[in-house]
Amino acid sequence: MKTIDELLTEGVAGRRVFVRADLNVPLDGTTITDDGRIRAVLPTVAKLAEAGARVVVASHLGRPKGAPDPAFSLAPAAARLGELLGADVAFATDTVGDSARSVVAGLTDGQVAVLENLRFNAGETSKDDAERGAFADRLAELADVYVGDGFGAVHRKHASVFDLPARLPHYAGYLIATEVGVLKKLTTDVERPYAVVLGGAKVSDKLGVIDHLLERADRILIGGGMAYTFLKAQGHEVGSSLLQEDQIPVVQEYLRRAEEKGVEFVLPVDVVVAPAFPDLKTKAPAHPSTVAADAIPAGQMGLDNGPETNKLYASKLADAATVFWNGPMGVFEHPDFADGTRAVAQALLDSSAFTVVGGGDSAAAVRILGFDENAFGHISTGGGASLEYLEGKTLPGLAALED
Ligand SMILES: Nc1ncnc2c1ncn2[C@@H]1O[C@H](COP(=O)(O)OP(=O)(O)O)[C@@H](O)[C@H]1O
Ligand SMILES: O=C(OP(=O)(O)O)[C@H](O)COP(=O)(O)O
Repeated sequence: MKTIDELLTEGVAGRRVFVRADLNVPLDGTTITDDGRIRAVLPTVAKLAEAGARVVVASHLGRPKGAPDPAFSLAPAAARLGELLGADVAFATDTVGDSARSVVAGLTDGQVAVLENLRFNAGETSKDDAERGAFADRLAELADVYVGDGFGAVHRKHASVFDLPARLPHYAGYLIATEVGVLKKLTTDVERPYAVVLGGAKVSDKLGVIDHLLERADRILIGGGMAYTFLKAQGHEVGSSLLQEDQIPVVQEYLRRAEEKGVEFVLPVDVVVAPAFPDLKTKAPAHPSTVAADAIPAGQMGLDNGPETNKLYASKLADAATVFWNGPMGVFEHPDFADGTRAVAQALLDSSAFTVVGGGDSAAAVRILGFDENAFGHISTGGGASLEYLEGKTLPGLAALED
């Protein structure tokens, strides 16, 4: 894999450099609630700009449906990038249309532009190679060189991640190099006990990693939206909690194999429930109550780990030597459901383990809840990406950067 340093040695002055970043930041309306992913790509963007490149930054944000949707505009991220760089950043109101072409054509050496959300175009995420390729062809017209630095999206076989680098000379940015460097350590000699904490909401995306973890980890702690499919698999009712019904047999098989292999599965013993998903905008009181994990009433939704679970998880992390954590333990964005996530973060800080926290929301949660990000071993910008890396899968966005 060629790195950005090689590109800088070759010289970038006057060249249009496409930087595929992951600027998928959490938003409250148009306010960015955590800018970690923007700060993470700054070294790459700043270095290219300093060297006189015409930098074209592109990213997805959220999961719009292949058409423009103002709720998912990258305009706030572009503005924040400008503030952090201390420079004017141009913004194209489309991705490959008239605005993008004229903004890129108007760039001077050392200037930075951000394109509108890549996922406003159906070609970006299409499963059809030709449709993705056609979109990549249009992106390729905007640049001379490609730098991959959107680590959080390297597990996606998307046009800007996988097809575009095949069309341009391609290099890995600083963020990807750092992320891969740290995660590689977890795939070789991990210090034991090795505990993995899994939560969050992208349950179907992330369950598969357990198959691999059963061969690697000593303890697997399950929380957040992931816990309810496990509780249901054990025969408990979960009310209206997040549930991946079709995965129940798979989860039952995981639990069986864990027992056979002596891998400890730790599930919530109590959970915080409420009648409905909370309003994250108004943060209005959500009427939470704590119930035993095997007695979730009908019509109630599990939204956080309970206090007994928090104590149990802290005890299971206290003597770990290595911990990987992906996925918040609850809907931490609402104060009624943040304690489980806070408790796991605190437990990691209290242990002497080497700790890796991965995922857009997990990393944001740690910072939003007031923890010092530098106190953790590594905060990865990618949740799904880091899990798939740990699984040993070929990640399309890394494979595409190979020579
Ligand atoms: N019990 C739950 N029910 C629904 N959503 C949950 C639950 N617990 C956590 N979440 C949500 O999970 C989201 C993060 O999930 P995910 O995207 O998988 O994590 P990451 O971005 O760290 O990889 C958060 O927005 C949080 O509100
Ligand atoms: O937020 C992301 O992943 P993560 O939640 O697994 O950290 C990435 O930006 C990828 O987004 P996607 O899962 O919509 O492809």
